[in-house]
Amino acid sequence: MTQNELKEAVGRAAIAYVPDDCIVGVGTGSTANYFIDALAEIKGRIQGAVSSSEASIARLKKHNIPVFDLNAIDRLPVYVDGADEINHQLQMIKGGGAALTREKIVSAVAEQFVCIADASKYVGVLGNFPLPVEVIPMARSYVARELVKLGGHPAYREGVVTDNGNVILDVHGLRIAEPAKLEAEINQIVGVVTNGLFARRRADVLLLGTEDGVKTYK
Ligand SMILES: O=C(CO)[C@H](O)[C@H](O)COP(=O)(O)O
Repeated sequence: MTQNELKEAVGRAAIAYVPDDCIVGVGTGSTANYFIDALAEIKGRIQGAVSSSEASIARLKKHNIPVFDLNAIDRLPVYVDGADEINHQLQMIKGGGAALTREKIVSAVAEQFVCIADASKYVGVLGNFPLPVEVIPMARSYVARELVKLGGHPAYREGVVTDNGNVILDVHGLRIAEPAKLEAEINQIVGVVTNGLFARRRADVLLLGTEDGVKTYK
């Protein structure tokens, strides 16, 4: 199977986690896009969605799925999103699509985080994928110097502005033995909005697309 077929399979499998008559949290990226397309097929049994990016909002609207403001809802039973890497404790690196801050906000509200990923994303130790950090633009150089002190090699993601008007530094060279500790440390740097480690708010369920079918990890 191709990587896209594996992504489509997990996007479809996540529909089983969507309760009737609910508002669904929807993430960002190519795997989340497959989920949105599958959600369109059952849109009659949900109220609508909240999303972590303008790109996903546009896709939801194209399918005529009602999109809600996160501040206008009082409950979010489930959030479905992809990941750039996920370890065996279901901690993740996210933000390859630059949507990490809104992803963290929406997933914080959600009662259950269902991660959908193809098998290439499942790793023993996080850090092969460069860790995205969203930064207030005027703090970019300062934050980069602080990230070097933590042992990383930050690279400015040229030309990318987040939905929040900020920039992204991708931190290479980190082998992340203690994800929750590093998540907190990076978030303490002045000028950092947030980083792409989802260690405290990890996934509750992983649907992993493999050659042997969709595997579920909890
Ligand atoms: O965190 C993300 C976007 O900010 C995505 O979930 C992550 O980049 C995975 O993307 P894809 O499903 O396209 O492989």
